[in-house]
Amino acid sequence: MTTTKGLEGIVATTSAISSIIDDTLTYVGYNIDDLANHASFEEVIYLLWHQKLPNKNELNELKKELAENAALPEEVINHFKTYPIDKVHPMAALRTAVSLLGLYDEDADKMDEEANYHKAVRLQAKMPTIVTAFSRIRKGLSPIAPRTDLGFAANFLYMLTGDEPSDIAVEAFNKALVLHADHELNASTFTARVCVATLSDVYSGVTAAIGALKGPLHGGANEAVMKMLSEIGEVENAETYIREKLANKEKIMGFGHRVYRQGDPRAKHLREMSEKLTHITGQPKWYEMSVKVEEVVTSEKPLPPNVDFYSASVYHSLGIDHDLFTPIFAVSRVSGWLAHILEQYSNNRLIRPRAEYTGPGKQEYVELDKRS
Ligand SMILES: CC(=O)SCCNC(=O)CCNC(=O)[C@H](O)C(C)(C)COP(=O)(O)OP(=O)(O)OC[C@H]1O[C@@H](n2cnc3c(N)ncnc32)[C@H](O)[C@@H]1OP(=O)(O)O
Ligand SMILES: O=C([O-])CC(=O)C(=O)O
Repeated sequence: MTTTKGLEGIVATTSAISSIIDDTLTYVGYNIDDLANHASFEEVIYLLWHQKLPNKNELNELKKELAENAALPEEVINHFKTYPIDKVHPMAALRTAVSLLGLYDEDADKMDEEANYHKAVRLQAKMPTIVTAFSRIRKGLSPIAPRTDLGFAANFLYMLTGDEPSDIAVEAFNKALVLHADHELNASTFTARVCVATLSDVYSGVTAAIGALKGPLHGGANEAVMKMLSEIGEVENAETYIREKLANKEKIMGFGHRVYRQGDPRAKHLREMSEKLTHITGQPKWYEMSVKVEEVVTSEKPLPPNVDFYSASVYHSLGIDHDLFTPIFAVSRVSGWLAHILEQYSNNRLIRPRAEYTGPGKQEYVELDKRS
């Protein structure tokens, strides 16, 4: 048996959803640059779920379904109120809420294609409502009901604050959602596929995926980037801070990638947005500090920034609490998880690799009272 630590380079499935070839990312063949510059997040959801871009009617139908399904059962809202709220990370609350939602979906265990598609719509629609409701409840505020006249990106920002967001805020947030929607067989998507390949249900698959996204080597890196930038504090501190970390062999969050070698094609869009937004808010230091960190890291190691690096200063500039950054990643990535879950069901086989055993050889069992 040969083992490949971390399954690096192992091709574990076929998929028609997204591809990374020669550092180029496509969703169903559409280059991520074109989608980031032109598409709404709702178009991308449709693309990932149907493997084609929607026409106007199809898009309107999806938007209507998402709007109609956005409200949460009262039980989920009430559940939040029972948490030790100041100690609960919003990613843990999201993971629990998605699992809880499964209890209130009569079709949770129905496995036909139509039922699974409708569950996908319901979950996608409710993710922003969960994240924004939790964020408000922990501040002692009432959740804000979604508006049917706002798009997905605008609605998220509206439900968070109660104010209608500016055009630039909606543009930035929509772009971030488009860029985070899917990414081939990343750790959380693989987790979702492994889970549902046992023919477990959609809610279990998404709950498992949220757990995998939460870690700082994956989606959790965006919050960790903001923590690092806050610790650095001022642009002039960046160089010493980063050199010290590298000298101590510590990882710099938001850099490096398992698949990309020359760089993550999503990062440049977020870098541009970060520059624009930090100037609008009058806080260019977050962008300038990020650029300085990138300069120092890349002068030392061949480690370009990944999607998590500039998204931190983008979300910070939108006034979003830092511990909501990873839940926002999940609000977008659930579209990809759901696409992969539906694809896995459509051509399923249990996913069960092997482990190379490295423990002790044959041992004789010793009775409990004879053991030293
Ligand atoms: C949406 C996403 O999930 S994007 C990734 C988000 N995660 C992060 O930004 C966390 C920081 N980055 C990392 O930890 C890694 O680059 C990962 C997890 C993304 C990829 O990891 P792997 O492919 O397993 O690479 P691995 O961790 O083995 O690193 C290879 C080498 O590069 C170094 N390295 C990799 N990333 C970094 C980093 N961010 N900072 C410093 N050194 C790094 C490692 O220390 C290791 O060095 P060594 O060979 O001298 O021991
Ligand atoms: O693909 C990966 O390993 C991580 C990543 O960038 C993502 O999930 O967006």
